Amino acid sequence: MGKVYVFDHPLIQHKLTYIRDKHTGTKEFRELVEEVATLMAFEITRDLPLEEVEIETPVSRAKAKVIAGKKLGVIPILRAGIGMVDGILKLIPAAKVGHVGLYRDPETLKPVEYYVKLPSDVEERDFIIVDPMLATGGSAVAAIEALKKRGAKSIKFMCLIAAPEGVKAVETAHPDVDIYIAALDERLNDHGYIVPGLGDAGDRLFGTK
Ligand SMILES: O=P(O)(O)OC[C@H]1O[C@H](OP(=O)(O)OP(=O)(O)O)[C@H](O)[C@@H]1O
Ligand SMILES: O=c1cc[nH]c(=O)[nH]1
Ligand SMILES: [Mg+2]
Repeated sequence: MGKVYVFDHPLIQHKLTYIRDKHTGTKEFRELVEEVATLMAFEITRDLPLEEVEIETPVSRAKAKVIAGKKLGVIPILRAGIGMVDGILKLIPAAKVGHVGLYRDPETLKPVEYYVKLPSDVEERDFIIVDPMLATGGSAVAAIEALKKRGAKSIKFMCLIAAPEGVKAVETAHPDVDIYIAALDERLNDHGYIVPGLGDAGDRLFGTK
């Protein structure tokens, strides 16, 4: 079974409160989503392997650590996942970015795939799929499937807010995928929205509605 990590650092919780608040406008919402993504990227990269190099400081020669050329890929689920990408690239600028386009049919709540473009060396890369919301889990499960179908071997899933139903769906369909979330909410409502959640992440990020 994959592990579930809740990144409840005070800064993340604080920023998430303003992200949730319906009075927060598009500009601030977008900035906060990016900031939380940066903070989560800091935590999610904790296990990156290091290697030793030799450098010269102004005082002496020294052995020091650098990240050992790991190949990373960040995959936003369109549209709302895009809001998290720049925040992650601030910390890992060498990561390649792929895209998985999915929308959730409002009637059936099932994901509909409309676009997939991944880096060419899929099998060698460690991927982080990002999307602010994990609701029924249909979109996350489909995005992970889309990557696996194209050869991806190492996948993490990172979101801001998850419902228990979504976590369970990913755990069941993809037990090899660890899940990283900023907050685990109570439940889904009758329309498949997370309660209390933040509303429609894509609409709030891009000002559509
Ligand atoms: O876990 P699920 O029940 O599948 O719901 C979560 C999905 O719904 C939202 O996307 P949406 O379909 O609204 O598309 P958008 O990002 O283009 O607005 C959200 O960003 C997730 O991708
Ligand atoms: O609460 C939800 C559920 C799905 N998609 C969203 O944007 N918000
Ligand atoms: Mg949406």
